[in-house]
Amino acid sequence: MRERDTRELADGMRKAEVLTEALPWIHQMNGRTIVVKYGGSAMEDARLMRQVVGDLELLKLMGMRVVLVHGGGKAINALLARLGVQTRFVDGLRVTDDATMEAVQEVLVGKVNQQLVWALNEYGHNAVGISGVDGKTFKSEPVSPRLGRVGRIREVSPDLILSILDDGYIPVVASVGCGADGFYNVNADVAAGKVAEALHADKLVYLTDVDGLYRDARDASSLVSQMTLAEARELLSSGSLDGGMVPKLRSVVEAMERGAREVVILNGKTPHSLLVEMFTDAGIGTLFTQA
Ligand SMILES: Nc1ncnc2c1ncn2[C@@H]1O[C@H](COP(=O)(O)OP(=O)(O)O)[C@@H](O)[C@H]1O
Ligand SMILES: CC(=O)N[C@@H](CCC(=O)OP(=O)(O)O)C(=O)O
Repeated sequence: MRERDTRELADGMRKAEVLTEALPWIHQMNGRTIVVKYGGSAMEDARLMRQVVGDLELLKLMGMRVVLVHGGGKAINALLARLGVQTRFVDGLRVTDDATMEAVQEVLVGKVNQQLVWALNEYGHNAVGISGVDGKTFKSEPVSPRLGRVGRIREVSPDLILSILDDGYIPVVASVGCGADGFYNVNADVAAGKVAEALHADKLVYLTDVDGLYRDARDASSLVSQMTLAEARELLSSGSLDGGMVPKLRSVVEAMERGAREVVILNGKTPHSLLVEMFTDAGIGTLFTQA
């Protein structure tokens, strides 16, 4: 016997309304490719991480081809501190000697990647974890001798990611690359931009721990809701940015220069920011546009 009560019925009606309202957006999403870069800064809280993963799962179930590229800078810092290894950054990039490279691999490939895959699988969807080493996805080379094993991606081979997508899985990609002489530490923002370019993604989203790009990093009221490529270039060359926003904005600019249509920086700590971005015209965070 199916027991009915008015509260449950009202709840059902509300869900039906929400789903019906979302229909136009769901239509647009079907078959589109979204690359989401999930930064270590927004991954600290396990409950929030599950929410982000749940949002990705929903987008997937709505027909999107979802690719997750992740960082884990904070977790790398924590391991290096435990090991007593000093670490320093130049323009937001971690100077990487051999010992640091080992720690980067241990954290990104061995830990964070598997945590994300596990969390996605808990939601019922099958995710496949890879790094840029698998299938030679990120063919890399050194950025500069003074940065050690920091790599730039010479070429993305998208075949492995594409075949994972075609098989109905969510690829979860750790930002480690490989070259003729071994492994490279690739900044995850840079990796996400390159993956989006190689896949001709419809949308590239950076989930971080701030609401978007601030004109003044110390002033939360200076959040920029929309910025053109020309303005982003100008801000980048002004030298007024610091920390992790430098590689982030640099990869936004590069992705836009190579034809990316929609690039957004969102707060991964704001509950369901990804869904709010996808299901509203005004969006949330900072949207970068060609003009
Ligand atoms: N103009 C700016 N707007 C927003 N964030 C900025 C800006 N300049 C520097 N930042 C810093 O960039 C950080 C985000 O980059 P990062 O720590 O590398 O995050 P993620 O792990 O998500 O890549 C913010 O927490 C903030 O401290
Ligand atoms: C070269 C370089 O800086 N690599 C990064 C890779 C991880 C990363 O990018 O993590 P987030 O996205 O959390 O910052 C690092 O070593 O921290």
